Amino acid sequence: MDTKKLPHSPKLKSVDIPLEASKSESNRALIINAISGNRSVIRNLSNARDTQTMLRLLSSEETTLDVLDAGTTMRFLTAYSILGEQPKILTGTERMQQRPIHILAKSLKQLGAKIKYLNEEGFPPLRIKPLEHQKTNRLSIRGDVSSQFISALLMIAPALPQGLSLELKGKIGSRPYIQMTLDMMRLFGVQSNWTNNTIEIAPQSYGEYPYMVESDWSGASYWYSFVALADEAKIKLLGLRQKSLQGDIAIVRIMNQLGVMSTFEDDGVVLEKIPHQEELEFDFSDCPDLAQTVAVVCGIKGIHCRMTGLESLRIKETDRIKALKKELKKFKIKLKEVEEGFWEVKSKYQPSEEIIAIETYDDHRMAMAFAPIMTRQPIIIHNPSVVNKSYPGFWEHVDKIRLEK
Ligand SMILES: O=C(O)C1=C[C@@H](OP(=O)(O)O)[C@@H](O)[C@H](O)C1
Ligand SMILES: C=C(OP(=O)(O)O)C(=O)O
Repeated sequence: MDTKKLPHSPKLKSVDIPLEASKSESNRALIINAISGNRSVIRNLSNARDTQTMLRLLSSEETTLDVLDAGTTMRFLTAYSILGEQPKILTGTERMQQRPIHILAKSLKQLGAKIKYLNEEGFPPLRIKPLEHQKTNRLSIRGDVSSQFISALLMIAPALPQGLSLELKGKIGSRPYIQMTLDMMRLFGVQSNWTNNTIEIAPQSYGEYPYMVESDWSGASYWYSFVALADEAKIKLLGLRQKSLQGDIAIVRIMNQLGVMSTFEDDGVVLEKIPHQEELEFDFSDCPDLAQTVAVVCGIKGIHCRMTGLESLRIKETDRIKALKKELKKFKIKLKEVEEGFWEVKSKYQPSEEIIAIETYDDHRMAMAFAPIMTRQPIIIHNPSVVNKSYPGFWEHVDKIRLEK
């Protein structure tokens, strides 16, 4: 089996990390640009497999498009396909075929699109026919399953003959990703109005604007973990800005409590060690992709951690709650639901020289969230190439900071 051995490395080299660009920004920029007829130049596009897949499929003449395991690519292309001229079949990995799409497909059908499930009702693969006649411009959609459904509808809205008025019902998860969508639409010349629970977008055109993708704050979070857990570390992350469109910039605030200070400079942010707090309570509804990073750091440092807003973790690349529980247990760390929706990380972790092997469950974030434990003891990561989904250069960067004991 393919594995990555990470020897115990308590002290890290002081280096600059040229982070990967954000796949969330990249995939939005690609869809928006495709709708505009590719008029804009997008700089610093991500090398993430999810983005490279989006790029390839947007210019594909094939009927069947395989998104592999990319959630945004699946959801954004599903909505985009109703604007096309040819019917498309969208499919993906076995796991993608278990990730829901019903709420988005139902909304597109209400608009007048013809969509057929080819396998299981509510899940990919699906066949989508171009929209012939828009039946309504008022939709109401649940906000608690995936914000990607909402972002997908918003990005196609200005190209719909009657525009769109989208009411968000109930709790809204991953809200900053919806805001990122609207902010990027504005940067490409499209106006929207979000009042209370309704987002209104009139028919209009995306213009020609240059766009520079920022480095990925979700990918940055693993370097915060390295600094939080190492005995000695000072790392500079390149290409991050203090004013970001990405909600995962929340890692700055979280890690300030877990022992990492951030100093912003013109070309990035410098991470340095500071004392940490003994407890953390955090709601991950706005930034679900940071949950694994934080659970591992708290467990290894013995910080008592109370987590909420983890509901969406079960329908991501894997059931992340189940995967976290299993792998944390190997380090004598417990992740437990103490009341409905309230999770606690409790730890009896003691560093040792025992080599522990970590399963990654086809989830890039399992590999990257657990890698920083190498600062406390030797570990082995199974299927390390899983990181290619969002951060293909991750292991090269890990090798760059490693200083043998
Ligand atoms: O819109 C996006 O770019 C994303 C939204 C989030 O998904 P959900 O809205 O499904 O929580 C996040 O977990 C994912 O990594 C990227
Ligand atoms: C959940 C993620 O991605 P997606 O939903 O786009 O597959 C992720 O990158 O953590």
